Amino acid sequence: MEERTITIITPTKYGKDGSKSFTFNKVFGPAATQEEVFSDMQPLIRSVLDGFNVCIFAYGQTGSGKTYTMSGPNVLSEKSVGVNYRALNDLFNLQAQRKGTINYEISVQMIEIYNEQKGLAVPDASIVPVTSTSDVAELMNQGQKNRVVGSTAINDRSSRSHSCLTVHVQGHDLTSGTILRACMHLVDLAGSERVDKSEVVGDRLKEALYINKSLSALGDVIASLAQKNSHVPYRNSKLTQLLQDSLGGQAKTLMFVHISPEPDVVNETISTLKFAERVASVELGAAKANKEGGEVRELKEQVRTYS
Ligand SMILES: Nc1ncnc2c1ncn2[C@@H]1O[C@H](COP(=O)(O)OP(=O)(O)OP(=O)(O)O)[C@@H](O)[C@H]1O
Repeated sequence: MEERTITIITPTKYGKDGSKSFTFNKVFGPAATQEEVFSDMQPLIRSVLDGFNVCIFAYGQTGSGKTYTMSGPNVLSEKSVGVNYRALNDLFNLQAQRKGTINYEISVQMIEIYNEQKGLAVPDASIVPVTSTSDVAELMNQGQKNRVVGSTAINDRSSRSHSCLTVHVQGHDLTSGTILRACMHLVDLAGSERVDKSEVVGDRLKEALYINKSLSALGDVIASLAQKNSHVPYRNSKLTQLLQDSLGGQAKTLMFVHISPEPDVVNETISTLKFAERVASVELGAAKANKEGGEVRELKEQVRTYS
């Protein structure tokens, strides 16, 4: 049977027997391999090529394994590479398989949000066309190096910023003339730990406030989608603005929630799982593919020409 429940044993107040259980779509143990984690989400990745917008997050406190899951500890080791690399590899394989029927163009963009400022992790190249995993590895390395440069100036910056790899796909169906466009955001969020404001000052406090603000904004967007509100507050943070097209009724969303086994951080772990439970309860409605038939496209082009 698939593991879907995780139980946290606490010495104090949560539940009568000092334990609290949370249920999700799937729970991975410490021994889960990168391959197992990826194979579970593979269908979601593939649906990008069918025109669905997709958003994948890694959420959790600093040091809980977000970067390990998304990028992997070593992009040069095939066994240990993370979701980002595997996802693109999969897209390239499908692109090759469908070559005779659909012509796909794939490009990527790396964005970092630090203190509510959005920057391009790869300078001078907002959206870069890619045709192979080695192109992607090179870009990721470049992006990673730029983040490291930042971390010498501001200690431990990587865990204080949201890092987003966006994959843009455009497909041209050679038989029907249909064009589809979709994007996938792969997001390594900033550490979610609540920082006690009395303990930090200066840059650290500023960072903590910005992170709290953007993660609460993310929670608020998800809550208002869940309540099917007519107004969804996407504009309350750079993060939700960036992800707007992939968070909502027409997109597919998956969140990885990372927790640490350390007893010292059990309160943080429970708050992480509570956030995750709130997110998991959201029914975002049926996703819709972004396809345009040849006729509609021609009409739109005419409108564009005349306007
Ligand atoms: N599943 C795992 N197997 C082996 N090592 C792991 C695993 N997950 C994380 N680690 C190791 O634990 C350490 C912290 O992980 P990682 O850097 O991914 O955390 P993080 O949540 O991204 O932290 P931050 O928010 O500070 O960036 C790293 O040394 C990483 O290699």
